[in-house]
Amino acid sequence: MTDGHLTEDFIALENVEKVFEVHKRTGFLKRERREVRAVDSLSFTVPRGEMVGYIGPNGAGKSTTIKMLTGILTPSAGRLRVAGIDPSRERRRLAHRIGVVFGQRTTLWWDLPLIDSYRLAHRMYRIPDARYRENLDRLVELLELGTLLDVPVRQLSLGQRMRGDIAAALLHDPEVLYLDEPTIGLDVVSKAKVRGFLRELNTERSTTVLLTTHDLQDIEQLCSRVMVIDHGRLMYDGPLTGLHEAGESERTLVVDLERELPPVEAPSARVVRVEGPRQWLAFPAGQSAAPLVAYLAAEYPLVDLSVREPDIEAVIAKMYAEKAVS
Ligand SMILES: Nc1ncnc2c1ncn2[C@@H]1O[C@H](COP(=O)(O)OP(=O)(O)OP(=O)(O)O)[C@@H](O)[C@H]1O
Repeated sequence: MTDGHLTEDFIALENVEKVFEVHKRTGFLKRERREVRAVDSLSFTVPRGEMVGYIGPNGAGKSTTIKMLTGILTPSAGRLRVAGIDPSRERRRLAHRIGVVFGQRTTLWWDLPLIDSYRLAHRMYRIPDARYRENLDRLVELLELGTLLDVPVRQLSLGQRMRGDIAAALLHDPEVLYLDEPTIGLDVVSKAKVRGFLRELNTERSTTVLLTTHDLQDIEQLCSRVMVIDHGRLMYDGPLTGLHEAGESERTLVVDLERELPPVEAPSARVVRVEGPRQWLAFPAGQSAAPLVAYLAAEYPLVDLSVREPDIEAVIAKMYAEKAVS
């Protein structure tokens, strides 16, 4: 059975909608029925092997999309295919080809040693023994899990648990991985480990990755393409640089000076806040911080500095403001 052009791409959505019916109490015995359109005429395709960022403000419809892609939810309208499969009709068949990681929830068995969750996955997915051992060895090495396998999951740090969850999602060699906030709450070192691993997974095994995150650096470091969804609709689909341009987003350079000074002056940056010897300078997100840092270091008594990325909400808010003006 073919689905025309829908089978050409690994993930394909065509005018997908999801409407939830919610009941609100409006009086003692009165309830009002209301419809929430969580996903609205959503169409996009993702070719095999691409790593795509899927971002949007809270309540935009990201989780609903992922739930439809895994078959947990059935679309109210439209057509949706993953690897040529209709997820809600053939959820179990699809489960063998996809992996899912939810940053805020674990699929691991809380009270059992980490390895026990992997043994369960081995049986659940009916992974052939040799392949299971090979994949386990590789994932344990790449995700540095060797010393953690016998530790009960509840004793793992957040970063360790996340690496454990990612390994669990990949033991059966899925062709596509859905990641929902995989770096949330992680420290800088753990974030770097997770990102490094994902990059490798995508380049070496051509795993297709759909990444939901509030951390723009996840996108910047991993995805060549980003899709922005809001109110269930696709607002932007393209490279991250284009998103910055569309929203004219800015990064912030925080500088600590030796002493209190009037607002510093630097090309293509403006001071947006001063607090004692600390000053905040906004500069275009698409521009490298290096020349600005070099200029300030030459002209001012610098003690310390750091760069802050714009958050996704701010970028999207600016994008709307631009659209409203144009
Ligand atoms: N089971 C449900 N019943 C009713 N409404 C729902 C249900 N699931 C989601 N919604 C609503 O659908 C909309 C989209 O929710 P969704 O969880 O997909 O957003 P999200 O982009 O994942 O948000 P977040 O970043 O906060 O996780 C929201 O208005 C939400 O309240």
